[in-house]
Amino acid sequence: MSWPTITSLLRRVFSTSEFGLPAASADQPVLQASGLGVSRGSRDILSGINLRIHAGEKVGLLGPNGSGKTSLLRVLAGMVAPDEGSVQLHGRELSKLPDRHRARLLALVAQEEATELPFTARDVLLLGRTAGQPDWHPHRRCDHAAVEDLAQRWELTGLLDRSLQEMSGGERRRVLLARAFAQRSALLLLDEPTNHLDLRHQHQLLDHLRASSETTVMALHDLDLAASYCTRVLVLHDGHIVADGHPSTVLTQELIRQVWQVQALPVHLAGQTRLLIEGA
Ligand SMILES: Nc1ncnc2c1ncn2[C@@H]1O[C@H](COP(=O)(O)OP(=O)(O)OP(=O)(O)O)[C@@H](O)[C@H]1O
Repeated sequence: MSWPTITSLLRRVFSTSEFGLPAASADQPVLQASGLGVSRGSRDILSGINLRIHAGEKVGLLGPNGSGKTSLLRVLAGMVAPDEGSVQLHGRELSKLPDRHRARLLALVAQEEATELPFTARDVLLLGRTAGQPDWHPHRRCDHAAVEDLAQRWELTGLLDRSLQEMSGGERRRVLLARAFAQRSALLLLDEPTNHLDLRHQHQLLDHLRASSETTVMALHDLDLAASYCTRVLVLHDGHIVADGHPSTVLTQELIRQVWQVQALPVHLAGQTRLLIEGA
């Protein structure tokens, strides 16, 4: 496969930016899903999903293994067409947006990304900067400068010229997350972004997201992190949304026992409800 073909494919996969972002009215959701359903064989893996995500929300997508978090993120990103229902991005039908346009509006960081290609961190961040641009779009001086800034912010400077194949899981994850920020997308869809990250990098990432203006939907397994950093949580169970709201009202002992079959102890700390998980 030629280099232009590979970069073209990667730009579509690593979809996004501020270019062409429609002016949203105050009450128009950034992202809206209506009646979403996804089936595989005879199984419904998502069913009756309705949601409206507004600008700036930090939404935690929670649920046990197999509850449908990745499937929902993939549908919301336009990577998979739903069998039922539709998704609207800034009021426009997602399925009708050209790939390149979609790539300017949202960034998806998948749970596992293929890293067989010998890309360096610098290549990946530069691809993020030019996502949604024509394939012949040259990298400008400002793109290179932005990559250096991102590398500094995400502590990747020493890794910039190393191949992703030669990195640890956490280092690679940080490069892929930094790529999403390189895209300057107004909507971030992150599948288990804290996966592989050590504690400091987990909090650094979530602190940054909390302070940023980007609308964020992220699948998380750690309920306490969700309670600390999300403005809203959606709980999926067997492909259905079973709860939606502020973490302090949604993440009750009763709901956690029903959905995850573990005991949780809510602790009130500095005006926040935190969760100690006591075990099954
Ligand atoms: N391509 C597929 N074919 C058949 N079943 C699938 C396919 N993809 C996902 N599933 C099933 O759909 C259900 C939801 O999977 P999904 O990956 O969305 O769950 P998840 O909540 O992200 O899980 P995890 O927390 O383990 O990452 C699971 O039961 C899974 O086995």
